[in-house]
Amino acid sequence: MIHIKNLSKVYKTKKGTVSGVDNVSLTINEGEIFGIVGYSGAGKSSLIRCMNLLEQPTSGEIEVNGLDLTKLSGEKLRKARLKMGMIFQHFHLISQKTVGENIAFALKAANTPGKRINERVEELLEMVSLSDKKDVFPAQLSGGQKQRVGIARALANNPSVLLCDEATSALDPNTTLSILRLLKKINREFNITIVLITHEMNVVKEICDRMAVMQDGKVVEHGEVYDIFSDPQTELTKEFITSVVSFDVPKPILDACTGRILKVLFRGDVAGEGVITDTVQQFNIKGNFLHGSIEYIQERPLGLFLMELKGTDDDIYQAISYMEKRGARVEVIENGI
Ligand SMILES: Nc1ncnc2c1ncn2[C@@H]1O[C@H](COP(=O)(O)OP(=O)(O)OP(=O)(O)O)[C@@H](O)[C@H]1O
Repeated sequence: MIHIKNLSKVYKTKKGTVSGVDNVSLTINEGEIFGIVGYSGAGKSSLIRCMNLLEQPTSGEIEVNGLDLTKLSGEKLRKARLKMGMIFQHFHLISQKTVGENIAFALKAANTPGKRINERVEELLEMVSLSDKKDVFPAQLSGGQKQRVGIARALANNPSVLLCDEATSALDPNTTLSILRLLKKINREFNITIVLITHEMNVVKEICDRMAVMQDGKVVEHGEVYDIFSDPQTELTKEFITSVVSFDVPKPILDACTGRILKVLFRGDVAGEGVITDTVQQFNIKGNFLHGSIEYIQERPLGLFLMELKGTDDDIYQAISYMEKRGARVEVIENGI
């Protein structure tokens, strides 16, 4: 469990002070995958780097497994940090060392007995499916393979927390997916809490249980990923979601619609299309599907439809009420009533 309480990070620069993190309080539960999203400059890196004291917070507390890291120093802080692995966008591997030596480096830093080091390196390489790459140098690896080495190194000392700083941002979509699947497997198999920062909502949708959205150093929204996708509260979050779940209907088609255009959203197991068909049958209206998709977020379906309804204001109002009673969330996005 990670408790962040009133955390702030202010940078001092020649031109004055810059706020990186502004009074953030968050709880990250044990064993969950927690995503932090935000645009460039929102404060994501500052926050994640404060979590293991790579950056010294200006004020506030970071409690990890019951210990306030900001109050630790010396050997106690070093030990606590060994229990927090970290991976980076640009991998940060030592280019003059082989893959095996890169991983062994982390084990030596934790005073692992020499005999155990070899054994553990083999175990870790197997875990990340790189057993055949032990003796090659990082330059001979693809980006995805380098990140796998980064993950093996971060897990070397059995951390309880893995911090991921834009871990997939330098990778292509397929490699990103394979790294995300590996992270999820590690999370589920070893119950390691994962905190990841990203500017890609797809990453969050793929593996996170809960998430926070940051802007100007502050957390503007946080909660279950499914809830945030199905009912975003801030304009910024809506913007992020649009990058993953969007109604891409060409404008000329929308312009040609003469009826009301509705955005209809179904959460969970509600069979959206069935409800819409029933509605069209029961009320004196005509319905025309413009777009429809079912997104799976944390294996739960989220049905999204864009449709045109034609009929009298009263009939359309009644149809909307009926759909809402059947569990839909309806928004009239043009010609609103
Ligand atoms: N070492 C530093 N010195 C001065 N200002 C900094 C430093 N690091 C970050 N900042 C400032 O803090 C704010 C938050 O930056 P941060 O890198 O944490 O954001 P971010 O969301 O991670 O962005 P990005 O995705 O571009 O890395 C920005 O205004 C940035 O300029």
